[in-house]
Amino acid sequence: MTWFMVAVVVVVVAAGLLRWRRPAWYWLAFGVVLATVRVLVRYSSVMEACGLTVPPSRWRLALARVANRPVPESRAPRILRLRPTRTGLVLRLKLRPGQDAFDVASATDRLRHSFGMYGVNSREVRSGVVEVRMTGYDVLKQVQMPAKTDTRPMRVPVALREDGSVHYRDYRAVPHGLTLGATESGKSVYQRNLVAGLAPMDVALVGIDCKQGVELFPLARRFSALADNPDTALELLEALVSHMEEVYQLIRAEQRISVAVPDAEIAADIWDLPEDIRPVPVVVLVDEVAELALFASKEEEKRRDRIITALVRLAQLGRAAGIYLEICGQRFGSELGKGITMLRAQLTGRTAHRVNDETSANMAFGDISPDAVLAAIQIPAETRGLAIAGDSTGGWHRIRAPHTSLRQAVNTCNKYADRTPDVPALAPFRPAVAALPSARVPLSKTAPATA
Ligand SMILES: Nc1ncnc2c1ncn2[C@@H]1O[C@H](COP(=O)(O)OP(=O)(O)OP(=O)(O)O)[C@@H](O)[C@H]1O
Repeated sequence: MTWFMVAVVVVVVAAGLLRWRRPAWYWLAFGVVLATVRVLVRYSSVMEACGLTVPPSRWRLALARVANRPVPESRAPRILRLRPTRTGLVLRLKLRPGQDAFDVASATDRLRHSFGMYGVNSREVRSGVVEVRMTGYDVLKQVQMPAKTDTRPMRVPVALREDGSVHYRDYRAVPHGLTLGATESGKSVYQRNLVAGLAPMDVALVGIDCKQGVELFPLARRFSALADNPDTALELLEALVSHMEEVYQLIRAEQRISVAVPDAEIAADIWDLPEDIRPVPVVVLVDEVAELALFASKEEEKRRDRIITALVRLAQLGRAAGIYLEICGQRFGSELGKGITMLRAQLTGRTAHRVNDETSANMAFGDISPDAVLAAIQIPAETRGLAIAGDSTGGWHRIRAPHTSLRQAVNTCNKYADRTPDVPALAPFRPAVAALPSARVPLSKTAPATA
């Protein structure tokens, strides 16, 4: 294997020497091959130096003694698979008896220095098998999403992780999400990527933008309902609750449970319903949620309580009815009043951009992972868009969404405007937009200024 790789390098170098002016992908491929060879050549010695070897077993020692051979060497984890990627390398290792995934995880920084890589991350694949991802450069400095991603219904490739893999927002696995971050930290760009990713899918988008609609209203053509103030937001949320109840009635009617129905055929959520009657899933995007929870008078307090109650009901019961919440804000804690922590507990997918204090980071990760809190505080102010994404299992990743301008997101929404479904319950909130010009809108800055 090693000699084959050396031969490949020799051929690549020779080709490079004959003609230095090569496209960028050539030098990228060259770097990856070089890194692969470096890792393979140094593998055993680095693993030993990093304390990732185990001494020879008793029977190997006995065998060597009987055969009068030298004492066998300590053994490193066996390489099951080596896969060069666009950003570096992925190794799959079979651990030796006595080793565990934590041994590898705690040695990642030593491995990074020893192999001369930019970053090394590890994760357990299954019992006894660990995947080690190595990146040759800072992939989050200038985010470039791979051309091919594993897109499935309700699963959006929204950002890149620091280990070079794609970060997906999978609504069916993690129905509701909370995105926090200080001002100018990159929340809107992240949300724009989500909308652009959802636009080509069969999904109804509902937006509540309390920044007077500046973020979501330009994307109106792909939205089935929009609200730009707390009063409309309340009506819209209550309409969504009624829609949810109707969907539950539909699921109930379709269950038709009798003793003869096998378990698998009993519908428990919209995805179990036949496609022809399945209601369209709804993603509700709320920008600057604190605006919905603040009040200055008795009247506003009543409105606030009704809004939070509707949000809590949607978060508790929405998943089976195909209603998913995506809540965005600068802070989201108990200081916003009653019901907020109850709502937060239902928002499993957590993403924190740069925050200014530990309390804000705690609002995202305090109840999930203390390490993630620390990582969120350490995000540098100059790297906008960098975020920590965690889930309820305690796992977290450093991610960054590609920089999508509002113009690009508007063009994507206009392109898929015909996919905007009509949800009867939300019809009164459908934004009124002028008809799209028949000519195709070019994906460039020269597109007309009207969204
Ligand atoms: N992923 C990214 N890559 C590069 N630049 C980014 C990224 N995300 C955000 N930025 C830059 O940071 C600036 C602020 O981003 P954004 O408007 O998303 O912040 P925000 O958190 O929504 O701020 P506010 O709460 O004040 O609206 C943007 O103008 C953009 O240039």
